[in-house]
Amino acid sequence: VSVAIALAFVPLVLALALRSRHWVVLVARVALGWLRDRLSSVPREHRALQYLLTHAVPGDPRHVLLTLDQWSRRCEHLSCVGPEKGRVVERVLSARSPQRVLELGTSCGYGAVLLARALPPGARLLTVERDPQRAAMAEKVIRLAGFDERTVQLIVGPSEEVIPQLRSRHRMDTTDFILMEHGKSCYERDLRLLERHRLLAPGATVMADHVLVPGAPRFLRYARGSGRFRCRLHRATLEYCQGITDGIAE
Ligand SMILES: C[S@@+](CC[C@H](N)C(=O)[O-])C[C@H]1O[C@@H](n2cnc3c(N)ncnc32)[C@H](O)[C@@H]1O
Repeated sequence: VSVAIALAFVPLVLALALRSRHWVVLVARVALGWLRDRLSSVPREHRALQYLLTHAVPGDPRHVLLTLDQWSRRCEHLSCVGPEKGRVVERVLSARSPQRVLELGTSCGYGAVLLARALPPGARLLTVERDPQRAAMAEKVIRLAGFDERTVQLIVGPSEEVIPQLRSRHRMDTTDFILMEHGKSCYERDLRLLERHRLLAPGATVMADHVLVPGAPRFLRYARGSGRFRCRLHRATLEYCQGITDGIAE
């Protein structure tokens, strides 16, 4: 009788495994990257950079992004805006044509290159990363893609310290386009901080990635409930993971 009961569960277990296979693959890829970080003396960002230096065409931002996509699909998972959500960001940014753009969370520089590529002439991007090792890699990626300091400036420090200094230390009086891609728990705090310091230009666009996976419910509640923002959620595949739907908020 117990064998019969156990066998009755087999289809259920198989169905569950099949349904969650994309998650299993994602968790395995992230765990593998984490393990490599622990076992190797070369951090993940540098492994990605080495791949870029041997495969990407310098001065060609499109090719730099394609090479990072390739590295992430073939080698290790990269948490970034990625190609599908990236197209949404590019579309919104091109429609707004902003002059002062802010990115929170640079990591390896994927988002910075993507934003810089879509900037109108004369526009400036400030990108903020708190981890000095990642920032050093991102700096190389951004310069490899062909953007100089006047177009893309990287600031090393936590967003909660950098935001209050944007006006006085970084010559950014207000910003018209923000991409949030740092700690999901920081989104709401940093949006409030930008408002408190009057750094949002009238009609500014704020985009926040990963609002569904891993999710930023407090941020969404605040943005939707404050009455000061018009909110839209763009659903798109999580970077490099067919079968998992994420969202980017506008
Ligand atoms: C998902 S990654 C960003 C991906 C990046 N935008 C891209 O497209 O390649 C998140 C990054 O945010 C950084 N970060 C997290 N909290 C931060 C904070 N409070 N201030 C600045 N950077 C932060 C992390 O160190 C990490 O590198």
